[in-house]
Amino acid sequence: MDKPVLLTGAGGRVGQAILGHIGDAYDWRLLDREPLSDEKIPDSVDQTNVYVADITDETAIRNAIEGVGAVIHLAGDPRPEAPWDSVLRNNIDGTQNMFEAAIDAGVEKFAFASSNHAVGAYETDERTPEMYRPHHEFRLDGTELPRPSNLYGVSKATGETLGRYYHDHHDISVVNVRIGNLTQHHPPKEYERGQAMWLSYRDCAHLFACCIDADYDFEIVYGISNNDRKYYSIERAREVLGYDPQDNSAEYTFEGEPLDEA
Ligand SMILES: NC(=O)C1=CN([C@@H]2O[C@H](COP(=O)(O)OP(=O)(O)OC[C@H]3O[C@@H](n4cnc5c(N)ncnc54)[C@H](O)[C@@H]3O)[C@@H](O)[C@H]2O)C=CC1
Ligand SMILES: O=C1O[C@H](COP(=O)(O)O)[C@@H](O)[C@H](O)[C@H]1O
Repeated sequence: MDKPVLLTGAGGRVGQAILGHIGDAYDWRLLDREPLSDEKIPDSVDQTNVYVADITDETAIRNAIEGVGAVIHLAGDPRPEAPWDSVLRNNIDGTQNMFEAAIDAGVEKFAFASSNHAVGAYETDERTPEMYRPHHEFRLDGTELPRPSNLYGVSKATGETLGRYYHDHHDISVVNVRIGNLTQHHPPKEYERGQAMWLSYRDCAHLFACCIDADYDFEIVYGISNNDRKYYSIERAREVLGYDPQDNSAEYTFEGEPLDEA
């Protein structure tokens, strides 16, 4: 990508995982509604490329997105228990605003931070907890319809559908990354579901780099590490994006200790 890349929600967990690993690899513009402290900004990014703005503020977004080639859109309310008024504003209105601005600015690629909670209701009482365990065959692969866990999941499924609409009508490349459970240093502790959908920081950064560099039309992929326990397929991310994850929650104890040190 020879144009700048706009990262919304840059100060959050996913944004910092990305910048911590590939902060020097792209010409970033960083946007967050909270000011970013110096340690959250890579040395290669100067203050003129840091925007304190709300994604529902059309004017502010248009300034930030001018001349950008790709958007990684993370900003939003990440809480599974978030109330409707918050997900409606931050996740749905905010995402629609980002797409409109992206189309007007001629952005080529748009990566949207979707969630496991867009499909959480596939985890039925009949399937759980067995589906979280190694060797269990059940897989979601991105071709299934959304089955949200909660209103937050509804907002993520809606963001994916906005991407479908803007791709079909405006020809922007869109990839929806259904992120699992991002944690730093080790998988979620004593949490089978979380270990099955673990996404390490370095795999997260690599996956979003693939979203910037690969060629695609409209995609839905799962964002997890190469876990032995898994019920999300990462084959589509491998095939279309060239995703090659390095981490695996099976290399840690259930309590989160690395096996080679346990
Ligand atoms: N952390 C995880 O494991 C997962 C995260 N995701 C998604 O990834 C995205 C990022 O999540 P996290 O980094 O964990 O959340 P976070 O809360 O750590 O970061 C979100 C960032 O977005 C900013 N933000 C929120 N609303 C905004 C608005 N209206 N305008 C501008 N900035 C705004 C916040 O200030 C914050 O810095 C979210 O969309 C979340 O739904 C999806 C699945 C799993
Ligand atoms: O979408 C998200 O999912 C992860 C995992 O969900 P959980 O219900 O197993 O905790 C969550 O940690 C994250 O905050 C959320 O944005």
